[in-house]
Amino acid sequence: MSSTPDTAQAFAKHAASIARRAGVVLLEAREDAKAQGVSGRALGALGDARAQEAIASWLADEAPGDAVLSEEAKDTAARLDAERVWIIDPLDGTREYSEGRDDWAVHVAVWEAGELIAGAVAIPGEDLVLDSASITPPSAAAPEQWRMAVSRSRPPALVEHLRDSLDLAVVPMGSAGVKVSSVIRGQADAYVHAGGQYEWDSAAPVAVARAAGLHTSRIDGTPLTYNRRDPYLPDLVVCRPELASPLLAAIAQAPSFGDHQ
Ligand SMILES: Nc1ncnc2c1ncn2[C@@H]1O[C@H](COP(=O)(O)O)[C@@H](OP(=O)(O)O)[C@H]1O
Ligand SMILES: [Mg+2]
Repeated sequence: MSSTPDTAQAFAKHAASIARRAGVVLLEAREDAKAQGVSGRALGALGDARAQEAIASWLADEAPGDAVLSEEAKDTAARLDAERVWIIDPLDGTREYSEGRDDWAVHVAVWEAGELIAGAVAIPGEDLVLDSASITPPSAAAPEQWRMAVSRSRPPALVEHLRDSLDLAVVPMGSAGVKVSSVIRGQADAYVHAGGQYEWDSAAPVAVARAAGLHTSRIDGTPLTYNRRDPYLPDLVVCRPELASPLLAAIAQAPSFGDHQ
């Protein structure tokens, strides 16, 4: 890694600032939309567009020369040769945002020379921003019955198998960033996803989770890597480190495990 701890810290703070500002834009957009009677998919599209526009203009001013990979912008090959890439999900949990819920997030990650070096996740509905420079591990020990955060709208086929084989409590919620944050915050002990996702869904949350000392990997235990030509990154596990071995072993026994590749 070419970046020093000091520069990684500075990028984490910059990522947090952008995520926080985008959260304000999104909360305002939702208020404007409410006043104008805009709801449902149109509200989600408005949020995606407003947050993307704001983040793109801030990055153009504040990080000129860096490449960007964003869910809401056209991808170009320029990022593949770039030294540094900002990996952005302007609104993760668009569905939940449009439903007036709080489980949605803004993801801002910084990738440099092969590695995620910094990341920030804003959860504006809770007035919360987590970043890789100031995060600490979950404080309390895991309860006897582990809690697994899963997608509330698209839970993977693995979930039933894991619930039964490990006697887990399943906690459905929206947004990959919110689910990873729930593990960091000690509200859940693991987050498992399979069946589809992209680099922007996990890059920033994974950067923060790693800084908090959590286990992060693909569901087959291999490393999550970023800024690949194809940003499709369909599955992941984020969990307390002591859960990683039993959880990965149980995932490998799931009838649907072979489907993930
Ligand atoms: N099977 C799938 N294929 C593609 N993307 C998926 C997916 N399941 C979840 N995602 C994406 O992962 C994010 C979190 O989803 P969920 O809340 O269901 O866990 C969402 O991002 P966006 O809201 O940015 O589109 C969602 O689109
Ligand atoms: Mg997303």
